Formats: sequence, C-alpha cells, structure tokens
Amino acid sequence: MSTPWFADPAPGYVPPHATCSELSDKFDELDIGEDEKGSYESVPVEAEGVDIPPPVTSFQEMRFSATSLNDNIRRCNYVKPTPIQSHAIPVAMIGRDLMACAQTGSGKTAAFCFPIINAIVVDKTRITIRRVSGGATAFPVALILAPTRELSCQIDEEAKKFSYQTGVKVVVAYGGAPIFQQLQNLARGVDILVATPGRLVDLIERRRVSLKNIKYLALDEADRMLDMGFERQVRRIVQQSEMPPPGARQTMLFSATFPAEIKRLASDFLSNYIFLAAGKVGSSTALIVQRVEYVPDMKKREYLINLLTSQITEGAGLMLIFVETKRGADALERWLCRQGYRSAAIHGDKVQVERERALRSFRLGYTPILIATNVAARGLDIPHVAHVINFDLPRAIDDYVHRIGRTGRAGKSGLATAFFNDKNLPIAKGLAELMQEANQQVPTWLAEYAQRSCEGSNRSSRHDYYRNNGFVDDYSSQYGTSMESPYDDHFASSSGGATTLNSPYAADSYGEVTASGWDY
Ligand SMILES: Nc1ncnc2c1ncn2[C@@H]1O[C@H](COP(=O)(O)OP(=O)(O)OP(=O)(O)O)[C@@H](O)[C@H]1O
Repeated sequence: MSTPWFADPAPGYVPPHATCSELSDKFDELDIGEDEKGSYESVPVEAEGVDIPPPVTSFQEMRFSATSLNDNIRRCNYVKPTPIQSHAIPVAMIGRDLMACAQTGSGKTAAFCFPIINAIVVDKTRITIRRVSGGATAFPVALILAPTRELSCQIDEEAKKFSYQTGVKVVVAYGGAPIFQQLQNLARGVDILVATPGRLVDLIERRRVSLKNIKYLALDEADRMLDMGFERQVRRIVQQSEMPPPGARQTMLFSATFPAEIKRLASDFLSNYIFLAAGKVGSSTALIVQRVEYVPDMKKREYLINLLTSQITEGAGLMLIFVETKRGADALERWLCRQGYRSAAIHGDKVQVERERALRSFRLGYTPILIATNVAARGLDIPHVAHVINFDLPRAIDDYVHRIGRTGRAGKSGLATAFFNDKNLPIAKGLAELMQEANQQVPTWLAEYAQRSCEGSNRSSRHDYYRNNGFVDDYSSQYGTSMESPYDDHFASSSGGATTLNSPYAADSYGEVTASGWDY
C-alpha cells in the first residue's frame, strides 16, 4: 500500500460507507501468506472441562453443512484454521458452552461466527420477525455483544461477509447512530443481531427486539463486557430479559485477556462449559516486537517526531498512537497537524460520525496517524497498522495487551513502542513480565522499576494490578473528568428523547462529562 503521509485528500473528502454490494470486494482485501502464519500455528492450546472434542486441523474436518459458508471461507483465503479456531469450532459445533482466551489477532471472530452461521442455516424453523400492535418486533436467534460501536460494526461486516449468500440476515445496532435506520433494518428480519449493550437495552425496552428465541449468545471482549462498567447492563440483557437460561441456549465468551475474577463471574452465564486458552492467558503474541523507552512527559513530543521521521524514511504503514485522555488526544492531533503530519483522533467525546470518519480515513491511509484513547484499544482489525505507540501507557496491563494487539495480526509482524516514565511505576512489573513471556528484551532499567514497583506495593502480579486498578471509579479519581473511559455507550439510555444515566457508577465517575461523552 502506498502511504500518503503528507498527501492531501481531495477537498471536502468524506470517507465512504461500506455497502452490501461492496462485500464481495472485501474478500479481495484478504491475502494472508502461508509463511506468515507459521509463528501462531505453534501456539499450544490448553483445554479444561469434561468431554472435550478433539481439535481439527482443517476447515473440511469441521464439516459445515452450509456449502455457502465453505465457499466464503475459501473466498476469505483462510487456508487453515488458527489454533483457537481448530479447538473452539469443534466445541461450538457440538453445542457446548465455551470460554475461550486467545491472543489478539488470532481469528476469534470467525471462531464464534462460523458455528453460529452454520447452525442457523441448518435450522429451517426460525422466526425472525413478528408484527405486533405499534410496530414489528425482531426475534433474533443469535446475539453477539461487543463493547464499542466500531467493534460492533466490524463484527457486523465480518458476519455479513461470512454469511454471504447463505440467507442468514445480520443486523447491527449501536448507540450514537440514529435509531430509525436500525429499527428499519430490524423490521426486515434478523437472524444474528450484533449490538452494543446500551442500544440493545433501549431496543428491548421499546419492544422492538425480543430475546425469547435466542439460541446462541456470544460475548466478544468478554472480560470487558463483564467488568464493572458493563456487568449491570449485560446482566439486564442476559438474565433479566426473555432470553432462555444457560443450558437452553449456547453461550460463547471470547477475549485475549481473562482476569481470574472475571473468569469466575463469567461462569454465571455458562452451563457445563469448556475453557480454552491458546497460549498463556493474557499474553501478547511474539509477532509484535515490543520496545520501551524512558521518556519524561516533557520530551514525549520530541521522541514522537523522531519516531515519525524514521518511520517515513522506512516507508512503513499506519501508526496508531494511544493517549490516556480525550483532551490529550485532541491536543496531540492539533499539534501533529501543525507539524505537517496528517493525523486524526478518535475518542468517546467525538460524535459517532466523526469517530467513523477518523477510523475510515485512517484505514484508507489518508490520515496515516490515528491518535486514540482506549476506545480503539480492543478488537479493531485494521490492515497495515505497522506501529503502535503508547504515548501514555495505560494503567492496566491488560489494556496494554489489547492496544499493542492492533498490530501483529493474523500472522503478520508488528512493532509496539511505549513511552515509560516514573508515573508508570505501577505497570512496570506487569510490563516486564509480559515482555519476558513474549520473548522480548526487557531493558535493565525497566527490570529495576519492576522490582521497585513490587517493593512499593503489594501488586504482586499483573492480574492483581488489573483487579486493583482496572475499574471506572479509580479512573475518575485520578484523572478528573477528561479521562477517557475504556467503555462505550453502555451507561446512557434514551427514552422519550431524554438521555439518562442508568448505571450507579456512571454519575459518580464522570460527572457531567459522561452524559455528553456517551453520545447515545
Ligand atoms: N484461518 C484464518 N486464516 C487467515 N487469516 C485469518 C483466519 N482467521 C482469521 N483471520 C484474519 O485474522 C485477522 C484477525 O482476526 P480477528 O479480528 O478475528 O482477531 P481476534 O482474535 O478477534 O483479535 P482481537 O483479540 O484483537 O479482537 C482478521 O483480519 C481475519 O480476517
């Protein structure tokens, strides 16, 4: 891909929206060389549970009855299943519940989509829409929940691509976008509903969606969906709606990280489940070269410019820069633009149209630098992201794992650079452990910080650190109202035109900014 670092897009350029007719073209974007996949094929997979079906080594062995699904897998150029697909798909195909942890970029989306699509094609009895007084109610048979709007859209596009010409209808519903269009799409019938929790609760309350017929439930980024920010809404959807209980539905939870306490909590949603871990739980892939530089706050911009200059010389791909606050994202974007670098920013205070525009223009290379808060940390699969920079390190190591996972995907290599300074002492131990696990060179000075961080507190492991620090209330007390939440539109629900906060955490944590930040 030619990367127009300084090239101006046409005046008034607005990145186009993908349409269904473009879906067949999307298959062409996928060309993953066999040789690049070798490194993740060797990842060992551990399984816990009873009567675990053996893994398979090819898509043919998965025996999907839907021939069009097999055709679509071929169109995607998926020659061989990834390790998590090899193990998880046979489990899902026999109808068992599943909790699966696998490294970023290792194909978890297909691992839950393929069995769902196949089962829906086989099941001819489904009713997806029923007319009731006052409008139509949609009765999806499968529900996929994801924490951010952009990730929901991406899963929707993937699911549409995988179910191309199968007759399976996929609809997405997420906050920040006009509800009218989504209601129209739902009224045409839906087999698989992909949604963010906030918008889904709204649709259930308006009686436009009933979860009575749900047979398959998948939670992507499941650890995020079940932590304090989302747990209440997810319980409302899964346990206090008409959704059939565990055992009467199939539930699949996927993520690259699963802190122990979230794993315990998740078992409430599952019945006789199998736990799969591809690689070490919460580890990062060795395909990502990780560098850590000691950079005082005052020097960060200077260091960044040096990195940008060297990347341009090398003619590399897209660069994703993570910062901690929304204000910080805007400030860095303005500054980089003033320096002549085409960049865009994405965070939770931008309206949805701006967020989508920034992401699209980044994907297309018009703005090859994207400055993002945690809202872009999870799940996004953007080809050609060559370099992830943690300009501000996150406070939870699992967030770091997801952030750097935006590069080094599907067997491709990537580079991640982190700017570390004394403020990041609490993450030092987790960072050093993680780098060691991924066979990265840990600088001596970082090992010393890691040692100090253990002595200075009882945060003996990165999962303990996550437990102590990963939650909403802690963010607000440290950073005030401009701090970006790692969560999406789950706090606010709108009914009768008024936007209300429906989480006890929301108001405490964010004050007024929450309402405007979560542009539901
Ligand atoms: N069997 C396969 N062969 C080749 N490429 C694949 C295969 N399965 C998935 N991919 C590709 O790998 C990339 C990453 O997949 P996906 O987004 O599902 O990863 P993920 O594990 O969900 O990552 P994350 O943890 O970041 O959400 C996608 O571009 C996808 O098309």
